[in-house]
Amino acid sequence: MILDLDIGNTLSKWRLKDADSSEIRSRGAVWTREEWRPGADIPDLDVVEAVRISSVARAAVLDDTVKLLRHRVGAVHVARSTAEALGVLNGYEEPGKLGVDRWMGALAGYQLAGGCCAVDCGSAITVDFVLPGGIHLGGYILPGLRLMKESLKLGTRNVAIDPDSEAEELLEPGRRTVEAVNHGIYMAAVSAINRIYCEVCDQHGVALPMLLTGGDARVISRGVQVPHAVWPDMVYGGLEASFPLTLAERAGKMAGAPKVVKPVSLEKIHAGLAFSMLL
Ligand SMILES: Nc1ncnc2c1ncn2[C@@H]1O[C@H](COP(=O)(O)OP(=O)(O)O)[C@@H](O)[C@H]1O
Ligand SMILES: CC(C)(COP(=O)(O)O)[C@@H](O)C(=O)NCCC(=O)O
Ligand SMILES: [K+]
Repeated sequence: MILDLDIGNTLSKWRLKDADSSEIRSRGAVWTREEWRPGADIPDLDVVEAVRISSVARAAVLDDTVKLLRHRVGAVHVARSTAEALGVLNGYEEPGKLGVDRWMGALAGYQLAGGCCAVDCGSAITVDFVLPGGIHLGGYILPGLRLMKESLKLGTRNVAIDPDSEAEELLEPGRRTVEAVNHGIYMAAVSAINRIYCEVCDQHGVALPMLLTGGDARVISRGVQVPHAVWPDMVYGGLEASFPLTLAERAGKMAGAPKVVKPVSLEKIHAGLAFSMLL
């Protein structure tokens, strides 16, 4: 079995993949914390022959995780953001500073779709662009839905905001605080994604396919007008592409990859932007 780990700021996701059949056998998530508890947090390591890790948690969390795993598992592969990989040129001035989950998403997106816009809706929402030639332009980072909600709660005295109530695609003005907040942050997230996509595609003269991942991908997907596909396993896809272990992976296959959605025409993107500027 292969154990894939995607350690984010909020949740540490794991999945077990059969090295022979390439099937996903089980998956789970635990709150990201200081250390893993084998048994409770992660599956039985006796069946694991290799681990692949993408982590944006504090360095100490990764170090401890790797230490624990190296005792028990033969091969431990830790992903890093590099200046170049799999035909993609990292756009950051300091390539190592790009969040490795973003780098994994960019690599997976490029392998699947060629040039792409990769959106990761987790603790933060990140929007990254890779041009068809493999040039990663860099991206945008904004607070995720939960973070936006929680920051408002801190700043609003005596107002109960439920950070867990689900944002929906309800765009009318809220008539209760919770509703106004939920609709406000939802609008902030989806309009930023739509606008960023249109601006960058227009600027670079290319309509790119969009891919969405992360814990809030499904809810945000409902409000994103740009044609896109949801790919919950996009970060894992980057791990598969970076450290191919199975036959299917060596052939370039990534588990759970969606059908790439054809982008709208550049003319439409341009017209939409021109219209919004007129208002
Ligand atoms: N069952 C859940 N538990 C926690 N967060 C969830 C859950 N379902 C959706 N979410 C949302 O997903 C976000 C975490 O998504 P994820 O992509 O795992 O983030 P990260 O990679 O930053 O840890 C949370 O901020 C929350 O808004
Ligand atoms: C931007 C992020 C916090 C997103 O993390 P996530 O929401 O997936 O937990 C992470 O990719 C990160 O720590 N990046 C380093 C800074 C950067 O990418 O510029
Ligand atoms: K994210």
